[in-house]
Amino acid sequence: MTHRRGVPRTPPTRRRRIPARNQPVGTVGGDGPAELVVGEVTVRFAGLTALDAVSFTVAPGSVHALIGPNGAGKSTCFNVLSGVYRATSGSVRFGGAELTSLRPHQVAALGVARTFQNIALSPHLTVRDNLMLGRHRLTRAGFVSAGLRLPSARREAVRHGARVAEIAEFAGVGDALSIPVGLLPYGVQKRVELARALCMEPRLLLLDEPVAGMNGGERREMADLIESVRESLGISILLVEHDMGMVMRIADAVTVLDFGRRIADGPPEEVQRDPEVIRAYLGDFGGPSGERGEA
Ligand SMILES: Nc1ncnc2c1ncn2[C@@H]1O[C@H](COP(=O)(O)OP(=O)(O)OP(=O)(O)O)[C@@H](O)[C@H]1O
Repeated sequence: MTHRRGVPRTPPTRRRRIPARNQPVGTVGGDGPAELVVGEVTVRFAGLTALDAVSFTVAPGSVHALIGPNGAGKSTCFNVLSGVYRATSGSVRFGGAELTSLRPHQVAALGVARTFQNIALSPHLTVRDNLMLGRHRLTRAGFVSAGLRLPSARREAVRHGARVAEIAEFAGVGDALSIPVGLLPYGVQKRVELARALCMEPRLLLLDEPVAGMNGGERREMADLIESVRESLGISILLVEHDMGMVMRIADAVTVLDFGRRIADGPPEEVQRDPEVIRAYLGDFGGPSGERGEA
């Protein structure tokens, strides 16, 4: 198998396939992946400019990495995109909608799903129940009909359960559906978290440090899974990641922030040679060359 940029690649151990969407079970936010356009976004916190007129575009169906040294503004940017922070100025457009004035649940309703640096699953619930929570937004039956166990609510629950099993299989956690999440190894929990985001049937995934804290094998598995999400489902992915090996391997485009400013934007092979990027990283870990990462 040859990578699209010509780098030889090890074939994945298991080919992942999943139907892109299951229309009768419910979808969010319209059809297919859409462009995310971040325009001149500025965020100020009491005298500190965390983001300074930052612009970049995530192309539909691409993997786009947002990188930068500590304190560069990456999390602030994610928080603006997901509606947690309100931008001081600027715009964020996704598939024709302006996101900057929306609350997190409204952004999610447009098809933007997010994972967190620290796992945000319920450890005592099984994988299945955690994934079913991801489908909550798509559930049409109200509390009353579900509580009364009306046939329509039962049929809907069965359809959601089938889709959850399909997505769990795709994410490589199909064997763990009945296991409480807290009992699973860390790397598997991170894949469950990604599976839960997929259960929202998103058009855009925001992944916050998806391989942080993982060992080499777990990192490679997660990188394969992210590539499968793009290739099989065509979902756009924006990820913040410190593992430069992984970024250079899977990203189609990279935006680099430093002290809240965008200092580079483009294909990974160009960005990693950019003198300003190398300068920004020198104090951190000697440049985004990829040697440090393990993916
Ligand atoms: N809620 C807040 N209130 C005040 N300052 C904040 C807040 N959130 C972030 N900052 C500041 O904004 C700047 C950017 O922080 P941010 O967390 O976005 O950087 P980052 O690139 O995600 O860093 P890291 O890689 O360490 O997670 C930092 O100086 C940080 O201290």
